[in-house]
Amino acid sequence: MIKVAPSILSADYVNLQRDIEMVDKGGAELLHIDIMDGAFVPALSYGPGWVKAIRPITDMTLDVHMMVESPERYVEDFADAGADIIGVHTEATPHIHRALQMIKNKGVKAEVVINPGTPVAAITPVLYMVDQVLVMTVNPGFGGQKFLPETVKKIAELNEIKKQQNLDFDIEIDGGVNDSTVVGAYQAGATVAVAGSYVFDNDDPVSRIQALKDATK
Ligand SMILES: O=C(CO)[C@H](O)[C@H](O)COP(=O)(O)O
Ligand SMILES: [Fe+2]
Repeated sequence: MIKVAPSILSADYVNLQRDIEMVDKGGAELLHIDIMDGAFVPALSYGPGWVKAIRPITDMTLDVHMMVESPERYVEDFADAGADIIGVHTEATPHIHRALQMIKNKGVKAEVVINPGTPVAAITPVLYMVDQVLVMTVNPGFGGQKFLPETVKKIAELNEIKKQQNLDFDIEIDGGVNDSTVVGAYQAGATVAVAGSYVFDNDDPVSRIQALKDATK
């Protein structure tokens, strides 16, 4: 059964605490927080202050996805704010190893992220040091996009490397995830599913969390 990480990008910001408590009680293991800098991706979202505000209201794992140029400028701020996992894109820095080291040095779980156009080979040198790999299943920047099926073979490739090298990391998918797209990704080795619009653009977000779990029993 896959672990579910609702993305607050699609939550109701005016009633954010209500939405967070609802998905927490509804069985989600992680809460996905998308940080967008207006440079690596066009949109702007929020910063460490949001993570700090959310930290006391939930015990869910706070899964921070940094869509930020040169993320090493800010990883310590997100760690101090209470993030449990910090994800950095390999496309966003020439210093991915340093950025991951900085996260680990703060005692936070480190995640490397790859865009749909980036091969798994680009991150094999750092796989030994990560707790989670995020395979983007859409191009980053917006919620509500369509799942790109060609990304599934990268999940399988990553899962093969994980087994062969006896590594221990979660494989997360993000973008266009619903109860049908999650199935192939789960069979290929994904262990964590981010879902924004599928969960929150619905009258009953809890039933959507359950549907992702039922689809991957
Ligand atoms: O990183 C992201 C977009 O870049 C997101 O996590 C986004 O919220 C996913 O949304 P959806 O489930 O609606 O596709
Ligand atoms: Fe995300």
